[in-house]
Amino acid sequence: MEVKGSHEDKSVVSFHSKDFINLQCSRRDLTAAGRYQYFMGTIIDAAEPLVMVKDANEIFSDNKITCIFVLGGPGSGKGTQCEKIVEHFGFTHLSTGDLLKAEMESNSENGTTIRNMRKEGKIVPSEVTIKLLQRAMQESGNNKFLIDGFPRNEENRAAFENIMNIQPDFVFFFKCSEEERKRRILNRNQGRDDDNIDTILKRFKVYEESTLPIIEYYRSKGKICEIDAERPVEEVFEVIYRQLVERMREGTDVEVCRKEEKAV
Ligand SMILES: Nc1ncnc2c1ncn2[C@@H]1O[C@H](COP(=O)(O)OP(=O)(O)O)[C@@H](O)[C@H]1O
Ligand SMILES: Nc1ccn([C@@H]2O[C@H](COP(=O)(O)OP(=O)(O)O)[C@@H](O)[C@H]2O)c(=O)n1
Repeated sequence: MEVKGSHEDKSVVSFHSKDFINLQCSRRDLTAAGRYQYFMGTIIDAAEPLVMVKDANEIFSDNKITCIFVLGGPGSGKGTQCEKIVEHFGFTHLSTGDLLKAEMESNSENGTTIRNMRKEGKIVPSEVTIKLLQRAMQESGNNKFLIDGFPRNEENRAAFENIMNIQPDFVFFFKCSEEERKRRILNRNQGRDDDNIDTILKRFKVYEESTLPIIEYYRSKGKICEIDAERPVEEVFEVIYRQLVERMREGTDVEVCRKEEKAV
């Protein structure tokens, strides 16, 4: 299938399906028709099912570190969506909560500090968290990172920027009501030591007092990509997917494959 419009603002996309489809079109002409959407810096047929990128290298530059922070209240679905992003884009997902938990369980010298902080829902000092992040980033051999649950306060943010000298490309902010988040955490059933009502309420308070200002900081820098995380998992992911590809790739060729072929 080939669609052609005027060559103003031309984009090309190849769909990796049974047969390849090339679209060469004008963004204005096609989106005006209502059926087409601007997607991945290209025009796509909105009637087509959501397509999936095979590998992050097809979209994200290989030459620099790509760093996306994923923020949102406890229970907003950060871990759930990060897993899906990894599955489709090949990022390395680093959950700072998980890294700290593993460090606590390894009986390292910081174990007791982490255990006490987690119990109170408090934020572990940056030097501990950043060391874990640094190690995990080096060991990954990747240069595309989704950093989940970090930075959680001003100290985290400033320390990361100073020590790592990396700025996030942008920040996903998962917006979700406290009521829904509480319901999700109480149903999470992962045997987490901090998913009890006392600690949950403490975490919510720390989130409001310490993490929301960081979100506002990134908003003032134009780096926030706000996601309605109240919706069902697949709907949230669809929005994230579109945001990711749109933000990171503008007007270049991309090879993508259909969702159903991803399972092959
Ligand atoms: N969009 C959603 N709708 C309903 N439940 C969700 C949604 N996203 C995640 N969950 C569930 O809510 C719980 C918390 O999600 P999780 O990804 O662990 O959140 P976070 O990492 O932000 O604390 C998990 O049990 C997960 O399966
Ligand atoms: N950057 C971080 C992330 C987590 N943590 C600690 O780890 C706990 C669990 O964090 P998490 O990200 O796994 O879970 P949620 O609170 O997002 O559900 C937090 O309550 C903090 O005590 C931290 O101190 N610093």
